[in-house]
Amino acid sequence: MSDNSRMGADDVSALVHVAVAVILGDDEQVLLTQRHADSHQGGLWEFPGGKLESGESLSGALLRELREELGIEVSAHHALLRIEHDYGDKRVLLDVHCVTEFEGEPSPCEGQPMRWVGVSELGDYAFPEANGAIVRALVSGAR
Ligand SMILES: Nc1nc2c([nH]c(=O)n2[C@H]2C[C@H](O)[C@@H](COP(=O)(O)OP(=O)(O)OP(=O)(O)O)O2)c(=O)[nH]1
Ligand SMILES: [Mg+2]
Repeated sequence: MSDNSRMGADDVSALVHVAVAVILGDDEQVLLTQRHADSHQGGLWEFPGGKLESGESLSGALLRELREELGIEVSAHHALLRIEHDYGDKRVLLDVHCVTEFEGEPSPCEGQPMRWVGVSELGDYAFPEANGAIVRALVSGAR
């Protein structure tokens, strides 16, 4: 019993490293997907991506997550920004990269709602709190 509560405390303090992709499309559009209702920050819109697996590089995780979630093969990406955020129940480190080249047509492989959205329309979408910095960077022209 006490072991379980200790494990719980450790989980809260661990920093979860996440590869996040701003996929740049035509006409200043970026690709958004909606988080599953039952997940952490459920129902909110996000940039595709996910947690690094043990021993995996950031780039490895980025390519794997976009292959799994969208069925695309990323061939060029670069760092945009890095955000550390504490949600209270979870601390995350978002390593945000812009994806500039990929093969294939993105499709929602996990049944998640997906849409291309103009950078100037990002304000119309509800994102997890940590994403505020990403949206501000994009709106101010960072790519
Ligand atoms: N992918 C993504 N995650 C985000 C964004 N903003 C944000 O706070 N997060 C947080 C939510 C989650 O706590 C964490 C991502 O974890 P996740 O559980 O969705 O990762 P995953 O895709 O590997 O999912 P799973 O296989 O474990 O189901 O990062 C974002 O824009 N994109
Ligand atoms: Mg994910």
